[in-house]
Amino acid sequence: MKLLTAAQMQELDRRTIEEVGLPGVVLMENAGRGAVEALCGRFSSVWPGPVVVVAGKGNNGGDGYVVARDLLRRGWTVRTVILADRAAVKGDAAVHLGALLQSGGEVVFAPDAQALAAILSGMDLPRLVVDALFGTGLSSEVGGHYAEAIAWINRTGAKVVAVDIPSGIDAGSGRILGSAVCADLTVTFALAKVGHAVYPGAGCAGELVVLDIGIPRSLSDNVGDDHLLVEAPEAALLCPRRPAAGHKGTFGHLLVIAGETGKSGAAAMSAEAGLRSGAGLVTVACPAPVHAVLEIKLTEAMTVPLPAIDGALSLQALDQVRTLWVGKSAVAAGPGLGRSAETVALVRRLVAECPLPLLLDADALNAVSEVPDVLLERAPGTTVLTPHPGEMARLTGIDIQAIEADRLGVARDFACRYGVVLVLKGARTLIALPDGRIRINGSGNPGLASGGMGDVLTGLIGGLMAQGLSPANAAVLGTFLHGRAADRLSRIQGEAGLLATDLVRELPATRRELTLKGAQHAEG
Ligand SMILES: NC(=O)C1=CN([C@@H]2O[C@H](COP(=O)(O)OP(=O)(O)OC[C@H]3O[C@@H](n4cnc5c(N)ncnc54)[C@H](O)[C@@H]3O)[C@@H](O)[C@H]2O)[C@@H](O)CC1
Ligand SMILES: [K+]
Repeated sequence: MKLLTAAQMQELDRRTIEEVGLPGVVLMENAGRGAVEALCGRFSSVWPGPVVVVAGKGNNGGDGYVVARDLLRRGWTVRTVILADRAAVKGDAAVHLGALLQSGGEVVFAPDAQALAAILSGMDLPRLVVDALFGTGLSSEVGGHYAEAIAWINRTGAKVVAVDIPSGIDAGSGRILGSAVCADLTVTFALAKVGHAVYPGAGCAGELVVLDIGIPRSLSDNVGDDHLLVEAPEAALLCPRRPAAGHKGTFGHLLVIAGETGKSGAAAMSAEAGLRSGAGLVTVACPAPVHAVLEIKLTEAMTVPLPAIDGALSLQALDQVRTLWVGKSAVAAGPGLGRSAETVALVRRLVAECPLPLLLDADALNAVSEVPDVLLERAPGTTVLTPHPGEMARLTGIDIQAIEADRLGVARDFACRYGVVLVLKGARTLIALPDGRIRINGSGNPGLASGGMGDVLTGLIGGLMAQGLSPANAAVLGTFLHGRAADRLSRIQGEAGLLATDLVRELPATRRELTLKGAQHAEG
C-alpha cells in the first residue's frame, strides 16, 4: 500500500481542486461526513456524547467543523473549541465554520493558554473527543496552548477520534513533534500517510480508516511509491518463481560466516533459515572450536572450520574466506561472531573485498561501526545491514532514544550516505533503500522479541539473495516472511514462548501461502 507524505497529499488536493474542478469545500464536506460515518459505526455506545471537537485554524479544523455540524444533525451534544481567533480561520475552513454557526453549533474560541484553561475548567468531561487540531499542515514542534490541548485530550479518558492524523504526528515521518494525541480511531483521506505506519506515530493512530473523499484514482494511482507499506500483495510480487526443471545449483549457494564458542546456535539458525528460504545450498564457515558442534547440529548445511583464537575467528582465516566465497551466490556474516580485534579486522576485509551480495548483522555490524566508511568501498546497493536500534546507535553515534524518535529519518540518511539497504528492526521494521525510498514492513508481532530471531532473519534474507533476488527485494521479502511466519504461529500458540527455531520451520509454509496469494492476484 502506498503511503503519502504531507507534500504529496497537498499536491493531490491541489490537483483535484484545480484540474478536476472539485472545490476544496466539497472535499472537506466529504472528509468530515466520512469521519462521522466511521465514528458513529464504532462509538454508538457513547451517544449522545457530550462530544468536544478540538479544532485548529487550518483545514484540519475545517474538517472538524463539518464533523461537529453532522454530529449535531444526528442528535449528539457537541461543543467545538477552536484554538485561535475567529479571524484566523480562513478559506474553506471559514466557510464550514460559518455553516456550523448557522446550524446552531456551540463554538468557543481559545486563542491563548488563559482562554483555553478557562474553557476547559468550566466544561463537563466529554465522552468523545474529535481531534481536528493539526493534520498534514503541522510544520514544527507543538507548544503553548496547543500542547496543553493535546495533553487535555489524552487525559480525558474519552474515546478519541483523530481527523486525518493524530495532532502532533509528522505525517511524512511518524515523528512526534513535541507531543501528540493518542487516538482510538484515525480517519484519513484518499491514502494513508507515512506517519500512520511508522513508529512512534503509528502507535498513536489506533484503528486506521482510509476514506475516499472524491480524489480520482487517476490522480492517486500516479503518486510515486517512495513509501510503501509492505503487506501480502506487495510481498507476493517479490516471491521468486521456482523453475520446474530447477536443481540445487539453480537456487544459489549461501555462505554464512558466523558462530564463536558459546554462539554456535546463532550460526546454526542462520544456516537453517537460509535453507528454509529455498536456497539450494548453504555452507557455514565458523571458528574451528565450534565446528564439531555445528557438524552435529546441522544436517543439510555444509560446514568449514576456520582458524581461531580464543574461540573466535582470527585474521588468519582471511585467505580461506577469500577462497570460500568463490562459487557462492551471496554471503551473510555476523551472528555470534564475537568482537575480538582479529574478527573485527577480518570483517572489514570481507566488506571491502567480497564481490558478492553481502549481508551484515550483529557482530559484523559492530565491526563496521568502527569504520563505516569501509561500506563505501562496495558497489552501491550490494550490501544489506540489519541492525536493531542498539546496533544502529553504534553505527551512527546517535543515541537509541533519538533513533527511535526518528526511525525513518535515521535509516534513510544512513542508507543514502553509504549506498546500502538498511533494515532497521523493531515494530514496523523499516527497509531504507540507497535511493531514499522506504519500505515499511506490515507483518510481525511482539512474539519476535526473543533470542535468535535476528539470526533467522539474517539467514532468510541471505538465502533469498543467494536465490538471485536483489539485496533490496531480498530484504523486503525476507522481513515480511519473517514477520508473517510469526503471525501464523502466534495465531496457533500465542506470542509468548515463540522460539526462533519454531519460526525457521514455519518459513516454507509461509512462503507457499504467499506464492499462492501472488498467483491468485495475478489471475484476478
Ligand atoms: N482542500 C484541502 O486541501 C483539504 C484538506 N483537508 C484537511 O486539511 C488538512 C491540512 O490543512 P492545512 O494545510 O490547512 O494544515 P492543518 O490544518 O494541518 O494545520 C496547519 C495550521 O497550523 C499551523 N501550524 C503548523 N505547525 C504548527 C505548530 N507547530 N504550532 C502551531 N501552529 C502550527 C499552520 O500555520 C496552519 O495554519 C488535512 O490534514 C486534512 O485534514 C481535507 O479537508 C481534504 C481537503
Ligand atoms: K488531527
